[in-house]
Amino acid sequence: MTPYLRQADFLPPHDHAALLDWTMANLSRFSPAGLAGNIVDPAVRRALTLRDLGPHHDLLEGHVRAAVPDWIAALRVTPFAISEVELELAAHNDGAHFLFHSDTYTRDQPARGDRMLSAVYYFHQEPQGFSGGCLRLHRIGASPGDAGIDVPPAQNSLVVFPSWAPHEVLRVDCPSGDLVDSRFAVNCWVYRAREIERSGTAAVQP
Ligand SMILES: O=C(O)CCC(=O)C(=O)O
Ligand SMILES: [Fe+2]
Repeated sequence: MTPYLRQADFLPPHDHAALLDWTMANLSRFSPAGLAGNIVDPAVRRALTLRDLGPHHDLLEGHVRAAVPDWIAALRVTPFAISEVELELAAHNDGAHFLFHSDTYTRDQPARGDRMLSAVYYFHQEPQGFSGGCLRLHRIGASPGDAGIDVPPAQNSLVVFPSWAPHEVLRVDCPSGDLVDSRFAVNCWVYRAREIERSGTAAVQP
């Protein structure tokens, strides 16, 4: 099975509450989530995203960077130097889902590096206005429809797994249809520089 980690109570209560408040105040800025190449296909991925976390960006990035060495050790991922951390805020409302996929780019896709670790931080309003929306993690080499491990999007929790592991977001039911009742998450992708960039840099060094 794919190795993964779960961390309960990831953010201190004050930071969790502040992120939730900021998200609620910025709901009108969310737009339909894209796939690679920014194609929007709700049959594959139905969610709203926002590529801005305001003052919470640096705080979350700091938490992630500090935790990466432990994650690498616990997940037995080949050690790498972080080149970048990419963050995205996502809201899954009624009927939202993300079909079977992995988060890595193929070698021929233009990318600023390779995604190595995917971490997803979950939060939502209380009382919880949605059900479903588990993250289903699959083993490497699995096919759509195979059994996996279902991780519930628990309040203030984080899940981490290697970015190449297949996974999906199971359908969310949100009877009110109100955006405030969504399943909220921050997607965090930890990058390492691409080999080609590293050797390119080496070549111009004396
Ligand atoms: O929200 C989740 O649990 C995972 C989202 C995801 O897989 C993605 O955005 O690539
Ligand atoms: Fe994903």
